[in-house]
Amino acid sequence: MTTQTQAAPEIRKGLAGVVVDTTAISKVNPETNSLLYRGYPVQELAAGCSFEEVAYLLWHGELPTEVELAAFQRDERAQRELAGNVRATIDSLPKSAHPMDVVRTAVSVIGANDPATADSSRSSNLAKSVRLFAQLPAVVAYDQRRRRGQELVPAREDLDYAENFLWMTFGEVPAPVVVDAFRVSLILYAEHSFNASTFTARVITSTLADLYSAVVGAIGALKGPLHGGANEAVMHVFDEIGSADKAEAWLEQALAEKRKIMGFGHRVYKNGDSRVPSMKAALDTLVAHYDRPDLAALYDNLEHAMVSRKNIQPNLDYPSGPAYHLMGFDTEIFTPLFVASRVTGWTAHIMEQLEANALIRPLSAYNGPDERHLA
Ligand SMILES: CC(=O)SCCNC(=O)CCNC(=O)[C@H](O)C(C)(C)COP(=O)(O)OP(=O)(O)OC[C@H]1O[C@@H](n2cnc3c(N)ncnc32)[C@H](O)[C@@H]1OP(=O)(O)O
Ligand SMILES: O=C([O-])CC(=O)C(=O)O
Repeated sequence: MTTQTQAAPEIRKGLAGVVVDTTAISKVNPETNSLLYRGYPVQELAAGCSFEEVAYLLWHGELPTEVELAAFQRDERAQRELAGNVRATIDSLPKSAHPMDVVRTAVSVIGANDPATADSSRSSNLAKSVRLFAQLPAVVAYDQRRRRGQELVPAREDLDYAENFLWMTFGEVPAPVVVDAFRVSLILYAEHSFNASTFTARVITSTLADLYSAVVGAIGALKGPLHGGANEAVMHVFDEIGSADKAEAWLEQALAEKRKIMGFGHRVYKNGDSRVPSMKAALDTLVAHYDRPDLAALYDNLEHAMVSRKNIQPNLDYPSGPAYHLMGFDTEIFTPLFVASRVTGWTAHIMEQLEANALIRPLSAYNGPDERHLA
């Protein structure tokens, strides 16, 4: 009798380094520290495109012609207002609820309102993607306003996406330098291959559940501080530190307590996040505009201390957090801003998943008790 020994299965915790599928939407290359959306370097898109053009590129694979862009903008601008029951649902939620819970709930209601929810054809999913893209600014802006005891500001069809988002949040269109920094952040946040929230959306889609369900799940995955929640967490860190001269001592103490430093490190990039230089440049323009060298000094000191102490570089959330703070957003609204941007990438991936679907269902290695029986 021969004994068969089976090799223990290789377990890759967190799916680190595992390639699970192909995608034509974006390419993250840590060796060259580059990020391409449909082949275009993200820095070029951030320098020269509107957020609407980038959304169109992610969904369609090509930048829009003038005629295509005009049609898309008409469609998007006509859908910016919230349905009565979406607004009423937001009103019914306590202000103690995190804004990410509000966005997640609002997307559920938008989905429940849609008679075509179950239609997963590409044309229907594209229409749903544009609807979510158009309405998320209203959800996020209204949530910040109601928390401040302010009235809803109606959308303006004469403004582009970034201008209108700021208009609905603050009741005014800020200086062009602020609008531009906001536009850049939206473009940089839009897409990043198989990150945790996008993968969540693809897992949900792989069961043939509808697009709204996949987006709701993705919002849940983005909320965590190891992923999108880090932009909010960075601002809490800045508040905790207080001033630039305290950054180094604060870091020593935090590392001694084995804390993860929010806004630093990345699963894929180990030598720096490709998007940080563009976002840092946008932050610098805001620092100059609002005359806040104190904030810039705190930023620089913490980064310098973290790099010299651990050689761990900042990720996109590090410059985005203080940038959103300077723009006037409340700290807990930062991750919903990420949702409004990333919904473009999520929905592009949902459509791509459906084009060549396979149920996503990995295996596990059981390490519980051996078989046993009652009594
Ligand atoms: C837009 C985005 O979602 S970008 C990511 C946003 N998230 C954050 O900023 C949260 C803080 N960062 C982190 O927690 C991590 O860097 C992650 C989750 C992003 C990536 O984690 P992983 O790829 O799993 O890296 P991993 O945890 O293996 O880190 C390797 C080592 O660096 C350390 N490390 C990594 N990031 C950090 C950090 N931010 N603070 C302190 N130590 C860190 C780990 O503790 C680990 O040390 P060890 O080998 O002594 O145990
Ligand atoms: O790619 C990741 O793991 C996280 C990230 O930077 C993103 O989603 O933008």
